[in-house]
Amino acid sequence: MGIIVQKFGGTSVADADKILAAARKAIRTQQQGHQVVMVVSAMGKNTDVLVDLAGQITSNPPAREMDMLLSTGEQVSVALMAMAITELGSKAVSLTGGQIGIKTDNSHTKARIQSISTERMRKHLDDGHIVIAAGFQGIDDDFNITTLGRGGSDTTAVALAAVLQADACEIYTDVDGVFTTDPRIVAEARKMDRVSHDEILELASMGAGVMHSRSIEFGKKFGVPIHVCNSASFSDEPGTVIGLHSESQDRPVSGVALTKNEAWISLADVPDQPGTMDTLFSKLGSVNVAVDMIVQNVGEGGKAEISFTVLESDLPTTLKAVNIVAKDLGGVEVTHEANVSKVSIVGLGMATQTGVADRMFRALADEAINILAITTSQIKISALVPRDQAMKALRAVHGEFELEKQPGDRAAFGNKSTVTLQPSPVDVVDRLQRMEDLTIDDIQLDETQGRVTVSQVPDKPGIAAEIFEAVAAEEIMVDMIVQGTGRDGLANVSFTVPMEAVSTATEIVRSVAAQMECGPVTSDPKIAILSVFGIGIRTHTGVGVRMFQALSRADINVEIVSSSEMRVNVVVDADKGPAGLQALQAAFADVIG
Ligand SMILES: Nc1ncnc2c1ncn2[C@@H]1O[C@H](COP(=O)(O)OP(=O)(O)O)[C@@H](O)[C@H]1O
Ligand SMILES: N[C@@H](CC(=O)OP(=O)(O)O)C(=O)O
Repeated sequence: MGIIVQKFGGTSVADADKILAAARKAIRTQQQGHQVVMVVSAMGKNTDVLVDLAGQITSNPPAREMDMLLSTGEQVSVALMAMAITELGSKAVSLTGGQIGIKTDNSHTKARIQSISTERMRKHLDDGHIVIAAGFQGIDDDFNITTLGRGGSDTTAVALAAVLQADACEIYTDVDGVFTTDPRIVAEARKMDRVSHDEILELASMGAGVMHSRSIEFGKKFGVPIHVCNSASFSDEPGTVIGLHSESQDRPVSGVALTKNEAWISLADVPDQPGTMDTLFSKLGSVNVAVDMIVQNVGEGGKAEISFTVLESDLPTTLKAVNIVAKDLGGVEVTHEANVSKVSIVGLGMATQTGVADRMFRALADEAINILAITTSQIKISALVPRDQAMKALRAVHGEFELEKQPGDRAAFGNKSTVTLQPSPVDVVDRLQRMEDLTIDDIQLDETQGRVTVSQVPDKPGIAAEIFEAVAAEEIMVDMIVQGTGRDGLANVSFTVPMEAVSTATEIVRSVAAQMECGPVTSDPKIAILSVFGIGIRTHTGVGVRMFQALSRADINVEIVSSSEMRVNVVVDADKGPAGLQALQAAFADVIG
């Protein structure tokens, strides 16, 4: 008999009627011949209410007590759900994270799962019970209650599905599935039939999105088939299947995401030498700040400019840490901008198609939206924009890629065998030992690219569009793009292209730069790109630090950096590539999967 895990989010258990409706769904699934594990979140906005209560007592609640408090929300829901199922005539048992044996580390409020025992759940399931698990919580080695971070019930659900080797993990929420963008913000957003793990990971970055990032990391690592569905719908059709494949092979862009509350920090006149990035990001890691877009551009006159974004709520802690580093380095000027948002386009298809970035930049330029920074990964392009223009930017980009329309080559729907990874049971048991540990899939050295940099780009809409339209017109494939705006309001835009295209790209861009009153265009006919990629790159904040540390110890200077959910790319001198690769392989030897 197969196991189905069904997760009901806060909005799907917000009142007694909804709890009863969820209970009926689980009973129906059981009656269809499955064993059912439900994972339930706190009712409605109860977790917010608890956070608010703590705030009325203290502005600095101890993290351990915060977990003790927040875990109560889920305890209410699981008990009520068990009562609902019993009332409807079936057998149910509710269990807290600790009772199940969800072991985590001791980092309160953002704990990571280390192991889950299945014994107790299996016994109850075999006795004919529906098991109702409290989402978002676990227990550390000293029996302290821990929580997994806001939105963490998705992670509980996918993790339980992984250890139980469930047939499916169904995520019931208040929308019909995963949409091309948040349907509450953009009315034209369209529900996707399927979406790949990598795409949704990029779409869900920094907490923006329908799923908790770490749940997708689990789904990918352990091959759990995930279906996102609407809890209010009576049909059994899965809303969106999250698996290996994208909805369409042809489309360059599958979805668009907005991270609304970001802040931008810029360090100017930073000594352009090995070790600087390491110092800065180690410091930020030590105060637990997750860094989002990192932009370091090629330095001039021995000085570089490093910029990055963090969630706005982390700005005070970040500035404090950055000012200490700036003082230690000497002569570094720190500026920041609080009211910014990040708009990202995501799609597996863009890795192999030219002319994607320029369409995004043109759509923004046509709405007179200024781009403050750009970073890219293989399947994502992010642009930082003023927050008051963020909604307009999101709609413009969604429209530009016609995401409201069904793709012509829509993939066959819901065929499970095409979405599951099917790892061997031995492999799963092996990997479950430390469930949420960082796994590096690979470290690569790309020696096929060269770099072009346009300096002193005026801070006004449309220039990035002009530059990349000109490059796309020659059908040159652009890989990394990095743009950051400095304290003088002028930006540097760097991008990489195949070596054989560097001179053509440089020439084209020189003429655009002259027309647009930019500064000099420089290029490097050969560079080395080092990439570390794998599962949990962003959520394990130490990856960047480890990388910068290893390169700095090998005396290798980092010229350009760009990072995403699954990858950190750095550009180094062409002749430093092999040494850099060796240094990184040694630094990550313990986590290469
Ligand atoms: N691309 C997207 N597709 C679907 N929903 C999205 C997307 N991006 C953001 N969302 C938002 O995610 C919400 C569901 O997540 P959440 O509020 O955490 O639900 P739950 O309480 O069920 O866990 C939706 O109501 C929607 O506004
Ligand atoms: N109740 C927790 C955990 C959770 O995942 O909730 P939801 O499934 O409603 O996003 C929170 O609000 O963060």
